[in-house]
Amino acid sequence: MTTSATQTAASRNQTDKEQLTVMGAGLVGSLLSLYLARHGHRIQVFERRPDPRQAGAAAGRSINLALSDRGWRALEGIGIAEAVREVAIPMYGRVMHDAQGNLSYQPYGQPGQGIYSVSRGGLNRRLLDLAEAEPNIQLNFGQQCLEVDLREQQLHLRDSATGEEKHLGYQRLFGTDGAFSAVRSSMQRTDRFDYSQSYLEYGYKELTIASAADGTWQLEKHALHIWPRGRYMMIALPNLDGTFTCTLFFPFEGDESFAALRTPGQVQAFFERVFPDAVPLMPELIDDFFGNPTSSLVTVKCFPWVHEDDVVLLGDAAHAIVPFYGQGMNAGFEDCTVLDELLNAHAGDWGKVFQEFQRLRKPNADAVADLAVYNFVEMRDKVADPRFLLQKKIESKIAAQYPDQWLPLYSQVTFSHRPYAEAWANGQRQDAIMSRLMARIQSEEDYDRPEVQQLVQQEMAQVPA
Ligand SMILES: NC(=O)C1=CN([C@@H]2O[C@H](COP(=O)(O)OP(=O)(O)OC[C@H]3O[C@@H](n4cnc5c(N)ncnc54)[C@H](OP(=O)(O)O)[C@@H]3O)[C@@H](O)[C@H]2O)C=CC1
Ligand SMILES: Nc1ccccc1C(=O)C[C@H](N)C(=O)O
Repeated sequence: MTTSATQTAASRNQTDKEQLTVMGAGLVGSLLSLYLARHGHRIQVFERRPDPRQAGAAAGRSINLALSDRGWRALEGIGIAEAVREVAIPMYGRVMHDAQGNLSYQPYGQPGQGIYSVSRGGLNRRLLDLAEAEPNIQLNFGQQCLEVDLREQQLHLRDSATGEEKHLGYQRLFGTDGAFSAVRSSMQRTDRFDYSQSYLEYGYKELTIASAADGTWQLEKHALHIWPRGRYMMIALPNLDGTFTCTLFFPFEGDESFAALRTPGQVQAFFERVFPDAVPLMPELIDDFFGNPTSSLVTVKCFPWVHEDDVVLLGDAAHAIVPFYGQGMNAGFEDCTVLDELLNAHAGDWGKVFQEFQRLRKPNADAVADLAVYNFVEMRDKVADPRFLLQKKIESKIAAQYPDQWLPLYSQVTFSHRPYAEAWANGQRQDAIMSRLMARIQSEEDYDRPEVQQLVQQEMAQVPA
């Protein structure tokens, strides 16, 4: 580095308050801009879509979000948790629907603990309202980033309405432009940038369960509904208006697949056969099925997330995961919490903040990517197995008996702030213990048998507090 370049970098680092650029005003970008503004910076936000508060959301591509503790903490940090809670519906467990319409139930955690169904669009609009009210934040909609010139620190932008293109300098750039990030694409062309993307052989389609005539819910409101069918599944999350947003996760190809369901008759017959209790609640089934897009499911991993001390990736741009744990947004929001803590600890030293950020977050992003795939198998298949439900009951007995040593994996991920990588490693150790115990257990009562209790004690003697 030349002397003048060194001086520029040093003086930049000493400049506490600067103009920052956030690319992408999705959930993470809009929350992040609020956090950055709290540190006294001026923020320019660019977003390729028109303002969603005026344009209305794209239909048919919005799996309801499930807010859990990590997401709540990030919202508490900017003082809007209570307002969001008013429009969120707690779901205290899973209700499984078998092919005969019989129901079973599995609680998520302790009584009163739940995950919260919220509309993605509604939450995004609320965050944008807050951002707009901050004098330090300037929102620019309809501005697509085509490319980032990392060397010259310039953005190449296109106005989505007029097609006009322009170049704009930046000092510090935060890439929150989602799974197909343009900021990341530019970083991909730098030396030693690792990148992988992998698609599941499954797609998803949004469908709807109607409300009752009086606007109430036709299924249990405070639950996440699952129709587990082995290789595939449908889920439903409650909305405030009495409807449920359903998502069918289904193979693209094969005998039972999107490719095989080509006519309204085929769709109707298939749903009546495999989801018989849901069909009468889905008067729009055929219109939804053929009107809504089939979307794909991608995992993106990359590293580094940082370019020198002037660009950093967060949220899906850094770590896009499949949706099955309901943790994508929670993980992206936790990125904001962690960055905020680092800005408090190392104000002004952007190089340190960015390096620490990727060092702390990358292992956790990799872990939550694995957890998300793991939960797909659990939801579509295992929850239909009575042995699995028995195992969950036994596990909650262990957790009650050894509260300092045992927290079920689901609770570590959902109801704690334990780093995802630690939760995942712990969960795998606990899984191995559960398999050994379950080999001796046939019913809930077996847990209290002296020989089983002895085994539990032996196992727990090896588990650290
Ligand atoms: N429930 C759901 O269906 C979805 C949920 N999510 C949740 O949100 C979480 C995190 O989201 P987040 O990281 O904010 O990502 P998002 O995809 O929500 O937001 C990124 C934003 O940046 C925009 N953008 C993309 N490319 C460009 C570009 N070249 N120039 C300017 N703007 C651009 C996107 O527009 P565009 O959308 O047009 O690409 C989008 O508005 C996910 O992990 C997931 O949990 C995210 C997507 C869907
Ligand atoms: N929001 C989602 C979207 C798609 C698929 C799953 C979810 C979940 O939240 C799953 C929940 N955590 C569960 O384990 O039952």
